[in-house]
Amino acid sequence: MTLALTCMSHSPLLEHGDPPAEVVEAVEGAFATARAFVADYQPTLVVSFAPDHYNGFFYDLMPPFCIGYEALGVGDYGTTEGPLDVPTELAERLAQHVIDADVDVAISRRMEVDHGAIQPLEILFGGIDTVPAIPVFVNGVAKPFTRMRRIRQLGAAIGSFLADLDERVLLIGSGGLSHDPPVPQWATASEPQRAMLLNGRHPTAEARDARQQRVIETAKAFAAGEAPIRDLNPEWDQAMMDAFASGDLTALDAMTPDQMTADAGNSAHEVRTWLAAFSALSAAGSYEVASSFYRPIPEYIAGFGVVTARSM
Ligand SMILES: O=C(O)CCc1cccc(O)c1O
Ligand SMILES: [Fe+2]
Repeated sequence: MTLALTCMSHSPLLEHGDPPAEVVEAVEGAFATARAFVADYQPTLVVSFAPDHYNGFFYDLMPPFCIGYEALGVGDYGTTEGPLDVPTELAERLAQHVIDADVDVAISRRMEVDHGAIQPLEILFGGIDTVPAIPVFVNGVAKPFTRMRRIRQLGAAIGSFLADLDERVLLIGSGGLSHDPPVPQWATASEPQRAMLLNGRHPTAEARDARQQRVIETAKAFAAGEAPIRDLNPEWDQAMMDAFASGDLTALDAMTPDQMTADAGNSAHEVRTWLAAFSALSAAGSYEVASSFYRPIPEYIAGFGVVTARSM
């Protein structure tokens, strides 16, 4: 069975930012190319690798990765709230297959997912339950981080299961690339921020709005060159996209979490979702990139990439 892939950055500033019109046009063009790729492939199943930003996973229990048997969008930044169409029995079989491959994945019978998982479904399908989808959380914001080797092994285990299905599977990777949005870090967080990192599930509307406003204001300041966050790193981003396109994913094993943070920002670890998706794709054999878009977009606080690929 062949597999197909779409990896794309996400950003709530897509709806809440105000970049130059030609930037919006370029990104919309990349999304349209990805939508056409997906429509042509007509997936019967989606496996979505996405991070969370302390909306579904908190420091009371933070797994490196987690397969959802059921999942709900939390509706942050005005994204679609409500259930995904998760094929639970298939997700259970997938989780057992991954554990049998010695990758100790967590599971959730009620995974809560945020814009990181929801935006790609909205952009590619126009809704979050139009195609059966198995969500796979991959931690991209909360230390400690696994080595990239482990993410590659997770993707390979998932891909080896999917490649044997009589389904047209679309793999989605969501996030990155280089970026450093104001997601609190435990080490430097204030007491109220630590309370959110630990127990922030289901915040009040006021608390959620205050947090979202802080991100929106930071994006405006960042675009004006005045925000105290790490700059985007287009060279790092291009090197990552080249590595994914090359098919030699083991080359990324040498990356260390601390160096990734130093080179590309605290949220650059979202690129792990791309690695997991490409590793799953490679489990079905060699692949080729069909389209590739990249642009550093401070207004979105993201080195912004959109890539499609499919098994050969
Ligand atoms: O809500 C948050 O804390 C972060 C929002 C956010 C902003 C820019 C790029 C991202 O990837 C992202 O997730
Ligand atoms: Fe993100």
